[in-house]
Amino acid sequence: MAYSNQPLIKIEDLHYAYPRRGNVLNAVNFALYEGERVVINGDNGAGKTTLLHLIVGLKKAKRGQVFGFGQACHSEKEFNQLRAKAGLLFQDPDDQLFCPTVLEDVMFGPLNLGFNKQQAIDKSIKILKKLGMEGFESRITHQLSGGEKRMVTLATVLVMEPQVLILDEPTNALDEKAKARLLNVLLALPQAMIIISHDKLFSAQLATRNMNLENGFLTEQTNTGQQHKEVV
Ligand SMILES: Nc1ncnc2c1ncn2[C@@H]1O[C@H](COP(=O)(O)OP(=O)(O)OP(=O)(O)O)[C@@H](O)[C@H]1O
Repeated sequence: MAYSNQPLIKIEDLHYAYPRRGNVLNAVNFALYEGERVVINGDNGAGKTTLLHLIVGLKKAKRGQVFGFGQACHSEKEFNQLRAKAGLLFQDPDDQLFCPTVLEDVMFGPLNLGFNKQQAIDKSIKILKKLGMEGFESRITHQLSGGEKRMVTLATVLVMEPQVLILDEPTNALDEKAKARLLNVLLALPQAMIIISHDKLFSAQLATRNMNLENGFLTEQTNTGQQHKEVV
């Protein structure tokens, strides 16, 4: 299948500063295309999480522009439309999981979209099964292990059928086995992705493109040689 030349997500000349911290991002430009898995690395405090939050409109840029699926995003309504198609996995799963049980957490999004209870249950069970989390439906969310919570947060995002996945340090607190499982799950997904990761091996296996954020500038690194995935 041919890839579209239209970027799914585009950022132009993005600047951001925190009070007392000063400039975190300086004239950041970036575009994500279908089939890409772009890994962004950079030192602690470089501004990677800030960049992801700007992309989905959780923070507003002081200067510059975010485009989601061809649409310039200014208003909350426009960022809502972007977020409906671009799912963000937070760095800390506890920021994302707030219902008593796993099934309720995964159902929350579809119910919010207007699916009825049975439809939301069916969609949620299907996605949990896909992630190897069958049987976890009635487990208490806050009692899960770090790796299990990570998979549930991924389920809460994937159940919304996003076109783009935005993952903030998804391997945090995962052991090697859980990391390998997550890697296999991500490699099998058709979505374009932006991934922040400090994990060199994980990044090398996942990335179709590597970028580095340093001193507020986002620069391209040498290509990993990974092939773009076929989008079906
Ligand atoms: N609300 C805030 N107020 C002031 N400074 C902030 C705020 N949030 C973040 N910062 C600072 O902005 C900088 C960028 O933070 P950010 O979390 O985006 O970095 P990061 O690259 O994701 O770091 P890490 O790899 O450690 O997660 C850091 O110096 C941080 O201390």
